[in-house]
Amino acid sequence: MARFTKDAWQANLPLFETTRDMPFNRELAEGALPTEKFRHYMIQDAHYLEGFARSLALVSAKGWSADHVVQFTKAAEVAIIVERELHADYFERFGVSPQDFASTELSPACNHYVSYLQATCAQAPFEVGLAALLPCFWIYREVGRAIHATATPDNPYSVWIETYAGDDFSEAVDAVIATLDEVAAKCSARSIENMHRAYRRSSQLEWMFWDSAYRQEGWLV
Ligand SMILES: Cc1ncc(C[n+]2csc(CCO)c2C)c(N)n1
Repeated sequence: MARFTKDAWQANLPLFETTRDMPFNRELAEGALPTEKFRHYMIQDAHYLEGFARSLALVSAKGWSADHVVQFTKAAEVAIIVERELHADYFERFGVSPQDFASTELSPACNHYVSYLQATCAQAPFEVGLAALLPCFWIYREVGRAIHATATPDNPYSVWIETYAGDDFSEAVDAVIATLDEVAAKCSARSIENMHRAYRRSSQLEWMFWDSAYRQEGWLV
């Protein structure tokens, strides 16, 4: 039954491994990531989470059942709650003022990712929107677990690391995987192809998001 997600994971395994082993994630685990890179990442992630929540809300309205509507409206709410916690706790800890956040625009990679998710969730069928959203959950959990397994004990980013290796997040990831497989079992071959394309694109954008933070990317012009 779990065909779609298994196939998608296998097809994108080398990309996942490359993402897991990026300097940003390695240095985060070692506690050696420069603070400015983490600040860049956090600000962009706060922007990202709002766009991600909007994408979940768009997908929820397309749900095939009332359970789907509940699952994705709740996930949208959780993404906003996480975004607010990020502001309250981590922004203070790492010296990001409300003005810093308000005056920092979305980076090219963040803008691309959020625009891609929102456009796909608004315009494509339910199953393709879901496939675009899955890497945000799944890759994050697996990268989080890998970082958690290798993290140094007195790591300055430990609270952050705990969130993504935590059980609550993992349950949400499993629930999205289960829904996607339930839906995929009823999809046409053409839809499955579009779902794979969406899953791949979001996986590439996950890589780009971390790469962008590591380079502290801004707009060239
Ligand atoms: C670029 C980027 N990709 C994925 C996530 C993972 N994620 C998305 S929403 C959420 C909170 C629970 O819904 C989490 C952990 C992220 N934070 N940033």
